[in-house]
Amino acid sequence: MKHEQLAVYFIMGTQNVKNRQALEVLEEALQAGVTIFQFREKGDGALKGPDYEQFARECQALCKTYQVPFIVNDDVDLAVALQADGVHIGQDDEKARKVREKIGKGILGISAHSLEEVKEAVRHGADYVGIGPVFPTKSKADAKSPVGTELLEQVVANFPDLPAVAIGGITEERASAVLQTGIGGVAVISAICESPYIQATVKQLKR
Ligand SMILES: Cc1ncc(COP(=O)(O)OP(=O)(O)O)c(N)n1
Ligand SMILES: Cc1nc(C(=O)O)sc1CCOP(=O)(O)O
Ligand SMILES: [Mg+2]
Repeated sequence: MKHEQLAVYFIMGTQNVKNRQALEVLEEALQAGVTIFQFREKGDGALKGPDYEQFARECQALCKTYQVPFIVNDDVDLAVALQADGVHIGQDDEKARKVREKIGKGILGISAHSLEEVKEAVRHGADYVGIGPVFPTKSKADAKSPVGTELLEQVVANFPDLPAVAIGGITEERASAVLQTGIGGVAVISAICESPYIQATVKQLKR
């Protein structure tokens, strides 16, 4: 995959959206120019069963309209059933080798919290890595301790050709410091889901 595809990585589930329709938020983000989307319906208040799959299909259809890759978080079987563009897995999810067997040439994203985990992700054929949390986050109950921007600099220095995105607590204000490390892009939930001006927020996250 190309580094530019990770410029603004939007992650969302209905549990992240208050007082609005989640699909409306996604469409506004797509119009504003997010470059990749991850379906992450997870945690308190998340949809289950047929509603879960239906919502995934609706998100996928919107992404298709805007020609933005549709990535599924954790649920490899759903990704295969929907022929999603890819899957994102973490260190505690299904093993990368098995996931690769199931998704073939699809995009495989792997979370990493250290240089060692990045190295392992590369060994397992990751198309990109998600590095974080860079800052404290309220959007993931079991997030690890913040790694800071130093790890981003180390990833860029040691793996210059690897597409990599920073995640965790990234706001409009913090985006430029994150991007100054040379990392490929920023992945966000709350910065977009809670923004009253999604267009302006996405513009700011791209700087
Ligand atoms: C782009 C990106 N990076 C990291 C993560 C976190 O994945 P994981 O550690 O598996 O945690 P959950 O998101 O599954 O709770 C991500 N989802 N996306
Ligand atoms: C889904 C996720 N993964 C993380 C990691 O560190 O791996 S942090 C995180 C939540 C990101 O949400 P927000 O932009 O609202 O902080
Ligand atoms: Mg996961």
